[in-house]
This record gives sequence, C-alpha cells and structure tokens, in this order.
Amino acid sequence: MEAARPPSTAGRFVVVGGGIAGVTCAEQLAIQFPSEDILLITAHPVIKAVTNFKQVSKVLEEFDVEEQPKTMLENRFPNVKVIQSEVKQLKSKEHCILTGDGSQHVYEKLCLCAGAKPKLICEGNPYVLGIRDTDSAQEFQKQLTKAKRIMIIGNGGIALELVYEIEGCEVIWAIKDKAIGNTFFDAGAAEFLTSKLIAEKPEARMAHKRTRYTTEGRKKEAQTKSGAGNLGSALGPDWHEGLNLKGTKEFSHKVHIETMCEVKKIYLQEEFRISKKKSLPFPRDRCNQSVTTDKEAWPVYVELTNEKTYGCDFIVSATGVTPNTEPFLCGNNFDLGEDGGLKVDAQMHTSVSDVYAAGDICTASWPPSPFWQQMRLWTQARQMGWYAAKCMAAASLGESIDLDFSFELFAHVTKFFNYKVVLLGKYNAQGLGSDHELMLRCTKGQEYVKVVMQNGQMMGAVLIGETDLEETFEHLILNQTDLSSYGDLLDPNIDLEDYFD
Ligand SMILES: Cc1cc2nc3c(=O)[nH]c(=O)nc-3n(C[C@H](O)[C@H](O)[C@H](O)COP(=O)(O)OP(=O)(O)OC[C@H]3O[C@@H](n4cnc5c(N)ncnc54)[C@H](O)[C@@H]3O)c2cc1C
Ligand SMILES: NC(=O)C1=CN([C@@H]2O[C@H](COP(=O)(O)OP(=O)(O)OC[C@H]3O[C@@H](n4cnc5c(N)ncnc54)[C@H](O)[C@@H]3O)[C@@H](O)[C@H]2O)C=CC1
Repeated sequence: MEAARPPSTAGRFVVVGGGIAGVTCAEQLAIQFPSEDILLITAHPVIKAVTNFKQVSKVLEEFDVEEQPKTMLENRFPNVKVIQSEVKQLKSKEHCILTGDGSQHVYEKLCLCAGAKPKLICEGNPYVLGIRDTDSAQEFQKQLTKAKRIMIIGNGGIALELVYEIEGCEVIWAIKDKAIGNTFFDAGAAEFLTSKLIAEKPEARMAHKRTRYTTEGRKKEAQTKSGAGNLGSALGPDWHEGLNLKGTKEFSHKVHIETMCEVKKIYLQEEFRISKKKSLPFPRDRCNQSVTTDKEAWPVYVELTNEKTYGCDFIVSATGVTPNTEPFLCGNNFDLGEDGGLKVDAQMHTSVSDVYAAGDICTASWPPSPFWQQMRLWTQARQMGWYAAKCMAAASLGESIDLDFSFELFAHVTKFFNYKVVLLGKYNAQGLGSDHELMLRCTKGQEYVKVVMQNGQMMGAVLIGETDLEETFEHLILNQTDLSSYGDLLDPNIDLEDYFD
C-alpha cells in the first residue's frame, strides 16, 4: 500500500522558525488578520514565547521567555497553525517551500526566522562544543560533570557567562583581545568586572529584575525525539540557572585568562603524544606561571598562537554565530551581508520578492539611526519579528510603514557577573572614530558608569550595577540635548533626573 503523502498547504502568510522572531511574527500576523490562517513551520517540537512583556521606558523592554509546546501557541491564537518539520528548500519563483516530510507550502508572503548556529573554531571535532539551544546546553552540562579542566575560546556573551558560572573545574579562557568581554565592554569595564572573577568564593546571588527564561512547557515535549538535528531555538537570559554547572572538583572559580591569542592547533591525545610537544599545567599564580610540564594525560590539547599549549577535557567554542541561511539559498538570488545573513531593507524585506526575514538570520541593511546597531540578541529578535509582521501586513494591503521606533536607539539590559548591565546607543563609541570623549564614574564592587560624548551630546552609555540612570540617559541620547554647559555629568552629588526629566 502506498504511504499517505503529508498534506500540502496554501496560505497568505507563512513564517519559518519557532524562536522569538518567528513566534512573535506569527502572533502579530494572527492579531492583524484574525480570519486568515497563519502557518508557522519549525524544525523543533517546542517554540519560544515572550511572556510578561513590559515596556519599561521608550525603548528599554523587559520580558520573560518560555519554551512551550506548539499547542500552547495554537490555543492562544486559534488561527496560528504550527507544523513541526524542517524546511529543506525554498522555491521563491513558485512562492513555495518544501519540508523534510515531503510536503509543500505555498505562500503569498513568507518570513524567514531560522535563527543562527554556533560558528565553531573547528567543525566535526567531538571535543569542541558549541552552545546554542537546550539540547546543546544539556550536553555541555553532562560533559562538565566529568571534567577537571576545560578551555573556553571566545570573548563574547557566552564566554562571559560561563567563566562566572562554572565551579569545580579549572577554566582556561583564551581571548583574542587584551581585555575580557570585548563585544560588550571596553578595558575599563573589563577591569571592573575581572575582580569578581578572580574572587575564589562567589557571593550569594542577588535577585535582579531581569528577563527570565523557563523551560517548564518543554518537559513533556522534550521526551519526544524531534529528529531536528541541532535546530532548536537559541537559549537566552538565565539559561544556565536550571543547569548545575559544576565539574568534578570542590573549589569554586578557578579561571586563568590567556589574552591576545588564538587557537593554532588542536591535538587529540594520541596525536599529541606522537608530536612529543609539552603542555603546561594550570598556572598557579601570576609569578609562577608555566614553569613546569603538565604530567596529566588529557583527551584533547590546544596549542595557542602565543606558543602555550594546555590539555583539557573538552573545549567550548563561544566564538559567535553564523546565520542559518543554508536551506533557503539554492536557486534564489538573496543578497547576503558580510556576516552571511539575509540582507533586509527598512521594511524587513529581503532581495527576493515577497520574502521577509527577522532575527538572527538577517542582516539589517538600511541606513541605521546614529545610535543603533544590529546585535544578535533576544530583544532585537522580538522587535524584528513584530515589525516584520507589521511590514508584511502593510505590503499585503498595498501600504507601507515607517521604520519602528525601537530601531532608533540600541538598548540592551542583561546581567554579567551578577551585575545588572545596561548598554545604550554607541556604548563602545562604535563608528565614532577618535572624535569623541568618555566620562567615567566607578565605585569598586558597586557600579561602573561610562558615557560616550561627541560635540557635547551623549551618544552612548555603559551602566553596570544598580545605577538607575538608564531612563535619563535614554532620554538624553534620543533628544541629543546639548550638555556642554553641564560640567561633570557624572558627579554623584548632582541629581541628573532633576535636570532632565
Ligand atoms: C547561550 C545563549 C545565551 C544568550 N543570552 C542572551 C541574552 O542574555 N540576551 C539576549 O538578548 N540574547 C541572548 N542570546 C541571543 C538570543 O537567544 C538570540 O539572538 C535570539 O533568541 C534569536 O532568535 P531567533 O528567533 O532569530 O532565532 P532562534 O531562537 O535560533 O530560532 C530559530 C528557529 O528556527 C527553527 N529552524 C531553523 N532552521 C529551520 C529549518 N530549516 N526549518 C524549520 N525551522 C528551522 C529552529 O528550530 C528555531 O525554532 C543568547 C544566545 C545563546 C545561544
Ligand atoms: N547576556 C547576553 O546578552 C548574551 C548574549 N549572547 C548572544 O548569543 C550569541 C552567541 O554568543 P557568543 O558565541 O558569545 O558570540 P559573541 O558574538 O557575543 O562573541 C563571539 C566572540 O568570539 C570571538 N571570536 C570569534 N572568532 C574567534 C576565533 N576564531 N578565535 C577566538 N575568538 C574568536 C570574538 O572576538 C568575540 O569575542 C551572540 O549573538 C550573543 O550576543 C550570548 C550570551 C549572553
């Protein structure tokens, strides 16, 4: 008997991807077109939903994120239909996508929100792990419970979170830069944070008002094999909270940082033995670094470009992401950004007719506001998904809309080393050249405030700790208030809010 073919569909709007961008886009389309069926196709059995959304100021927003079974989304929006299947091909001329189960879905307007995947320093090496979704985070945790020493490569968000959270395991952290956290901080902020890292015993965690991440809704679904390979949606804030990030030893933090170096070569144990090279033990202190040879046999060895070699149980490659464009490219003439993302214009439209994109998969290619830049973050995935739906709806009705206000000012609230961190505008003077000045205020262990000024106007800010300055600074940047006559803006005796609110 011939096997039944999976059903094919035809709909006005189709969205691909069950992460924050795709789910937000589908929800918004469902609200705007209550009598249309909105199709969401996603490779993984669970979807990501934004809950408890709160606009805290003009651009700063807070929300929780939950992994939920697809039925919860369908119950909330009866006109959203979720199909769990991996998209294998896009036939843009025919306005149709093909999925792994052999069915095809015809669309009038399509939004691609397939996210990104870790850009690993070395593909196919079982000792090199990337962290992206719940499955990869659990695999990392499993490996960590057996580990005495790991190596972390990369200097962005994931590395910063891991070096602070991991306990009971030696961590060798190799970074290309002079100071830690280069995607978020300059050297001053890095120094402020480093003191927390070298403290042996981390202090009790304070409860911060911050985006929360839960996988409650996942439990049942997770037992079902997704068959989706590594195509789960990206993790997000506090993803490590439910995981016990502890190695085999009894100490808390033990982190050694190797700066200004990259990975030269990775050796498996046998290869290393044959090479007759020597590896270094974990450096005990700053004066007595690297004088002896490590006697221990490790599963894997990393030779760095600074000629130092360390053995470890495994390597975490926290070296950024690559947009997940592969299934959509063949036969379609997409313009791609330098980072490999699908270029989108100010209407979130790609270079292919009726195909939109949002979230980590896309590269914003409109002339940006002077205080905004794209970063592959949860907040931007939500904003882009929401705005892409608005643009699709407008285009479908023969209209167009102005770029949403959320793209006026870059604003990111997060937490590193248990400090609240707020980044606003050109927080690292990105693209401002040498024509800018910095104002700083720092109280060790408490707060670090940096403001980027140009021609007497505020262009960006980094706020670490409970500074309470974010709304005032957001206001000053957006209004481009002339601050040249105010002297030391960061004088703690001046109540800035009285001046400007
Ligand atoms: C460890 C970690 C911590 C993070 N922490 C933060 C943070 O603190 N703050 C912050 O703002 N951001 C954080 N981020 C970044 C943030 O999670 C992402 O920027 C955001 O979630 C991207 O959302 P997205 O919807 O574009 O993509 P994703 O969440 O990656 O979703 C992509 C979706 O597409 C589906 N898919 C992929 N390919 C196909 C296909 N061929 N067919 C069908 N479906 C497909 C996937 O199953 C998935 O559902 C973190 C990321 C990681 C990895
Ligand atoms: N709290 C937050 O806001 C967090 C955000 N994220 C986001 O999740 C995504 C993934 O995080 P990350 O992998 O940390 O990416 P990232 O983009 O934040 O950082 C990548 C880091 O790897 C370095 N790097 C790149 N190639 C390298 C190489 N070959 N050798 C050595 N170093 C190399 C870069 O210099 C950079 O420091 C990012 O979009 C990030 O913004 C992740 C964790 C926390």
